[in-house]
Amino acid sequence: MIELRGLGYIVVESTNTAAWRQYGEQVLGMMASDAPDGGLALKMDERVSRIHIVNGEQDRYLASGWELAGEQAFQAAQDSLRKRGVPYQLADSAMCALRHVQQMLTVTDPSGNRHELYWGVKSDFRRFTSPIGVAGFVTGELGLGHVVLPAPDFDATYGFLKDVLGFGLSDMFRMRFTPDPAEPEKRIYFLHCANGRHHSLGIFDMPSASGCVHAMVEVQSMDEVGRALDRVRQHGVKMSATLGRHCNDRMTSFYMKTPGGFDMEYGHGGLVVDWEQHSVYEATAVSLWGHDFSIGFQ
Ligand SMILES: Cc1ccc(O)c(O)c1CC[C@@H]1C(=O)CC[C@]2(C)C(=O)CC[C@@H]12
Ligand SMILES: [Fe+2]
Repeated sequence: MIELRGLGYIVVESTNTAAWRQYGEQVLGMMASDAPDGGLALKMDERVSRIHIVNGEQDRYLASGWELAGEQAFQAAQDSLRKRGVPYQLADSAMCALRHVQQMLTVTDPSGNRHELYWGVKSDFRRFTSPIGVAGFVTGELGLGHVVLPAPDFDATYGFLKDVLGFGLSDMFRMRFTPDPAEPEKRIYFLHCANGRHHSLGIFDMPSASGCVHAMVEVQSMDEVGRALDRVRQHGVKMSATLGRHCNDRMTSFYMKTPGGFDMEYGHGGLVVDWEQHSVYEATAVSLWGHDFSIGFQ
């Protein structure tokens, strides 16, 4: 059995790291620094990098980095994958150095999303000092936030994430994009790791050219969300949804475009769930208020 502790990092491929540096610092409020491979590190907390930007031919999401407790858990994860006949690739020391971890392995889910499992992250414990004065992000044992990934092969992907990687189902959502009852419903399942964040991963049964629907980061106050909205306007960043509050994780957030071709959700006030007390439910609404996604199509 695999127990993932949380979303430790994400990896993004970029044709233009300068655009990511500008966006990361001036819009997100993170600390940017050069990575040894010529890429870019975006720092959100005491760790060296939570968002690894690597140089490449495309602008897209590359991988999600899932944290394991330690070396034993990493060994157990390998045993579990081997027993189930799930192919995985052990990262070499150069790759581990780039990810700032002791050991890492890669698996691909049935929809083609790449997941990296690792242990022993390196941290410089350098204080987070945002270049534009963002007080801080909510990370720690809750992980860096969440990602929603495309899962056109939905059932097989959910099965893989639940049975092989050990994610737990938090809740479910189904939607139609048009009022036409003949249109098949689209599902989003929200999945959690062994931490209190309501979801570290969501899967949406649609393909996505960028490899990711959105990533979410959480700031420590509502004013920081408001200030981010000010910066979005100031820098002319395109928004994908207005400010709103989600029913399921109670996050107050907005959505905007990134240079990676996927969206970023920027929020505050997410629930911390006690999974012993939680019962899975199906939500029939996205938000308590706000979150008008139609602005993303205008
Ligand atoms: C429904 C929901 C709950 C909690 C979240 O953190 C969250 O991101 C969502 C919305 C997910 C979803 C999306 O990301 C892509 C655009 C979607 C499909 C919509 O058009 C409505 C719900 C949106
Ligand atoms: Fe989200």
